[in-house]
Amino acid sequence: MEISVVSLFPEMFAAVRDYGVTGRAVQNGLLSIQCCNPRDFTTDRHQTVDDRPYGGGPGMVMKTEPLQQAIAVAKASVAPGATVIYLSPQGRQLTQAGLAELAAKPSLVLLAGRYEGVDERLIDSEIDEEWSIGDYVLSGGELAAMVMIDGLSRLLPGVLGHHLSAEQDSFAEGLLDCPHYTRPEHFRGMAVPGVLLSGNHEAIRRWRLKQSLGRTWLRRRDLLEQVELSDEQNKLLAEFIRELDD
Ligand SMILES: NC[C@H]1CCC[C@@H](CNc2ccc(C(N)=O)cn2)C1
Repeated sequence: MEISVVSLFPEMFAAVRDYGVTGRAVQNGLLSIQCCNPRDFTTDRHQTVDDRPYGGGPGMVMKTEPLQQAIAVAKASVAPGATVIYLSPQGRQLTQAGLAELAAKPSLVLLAGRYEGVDERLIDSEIDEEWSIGDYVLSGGELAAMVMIDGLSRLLPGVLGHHLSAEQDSFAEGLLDCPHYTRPEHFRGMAVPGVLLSGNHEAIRRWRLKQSLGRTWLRRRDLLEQVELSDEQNKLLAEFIRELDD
């Protein structure tokens, strides 16, 4: 997947380009992240990247000329037909399903806004999709863009080894993740659930699924209402709920 980001702070993207799962995806050529800085397209001595809002009021708006040139270069630096995305609280709420849609695209241009935002006419003429990572306002779109990059990278073929995909499975099934344990076997007076030491992989699979179902039922009933449960899942959830009263 090719991603080109338009941002006034391109150095921030080292956080996804140079570390962890996403950093390895870049090294393995499964993901490319390029940055385009509107400041590089200014022509005045002060390299002005913001401009005053028509209608007055507090704050500034991103200056249109440098921004539109940066978007043009960003589009030209990835495979043609890139989807141009703007991150803002006004966008479509990002979910795991939304990430799956985005991961299927050949290339993306992500516009990370600053100040009070971008001229609406630039949004109307350049932006294909507006996305939000949640109902809150950040100082810029960069962190939202990195959340999107991280989440969709995990869905690219070859990025996650089999050992990490387990977590993927639970949320991909619309459930919360099960509890995890590692050494020592006894920690602060608490033991590891016996089934996990049994070596019985089928019993372990069922226990983990039961825990995911139970947790989702307890903490995110709204998610559970969106999931079509199998007979096995319904049985395990009923068992979990019965055992709550024990
Ligand atoms: N009107 C404020 C707005 C103007 C345009 C630039 C954004 C940058 N900040 C963001 C971006 C995205 C999100 C999110 N939830 O995805 C939150 N915050 C702020």
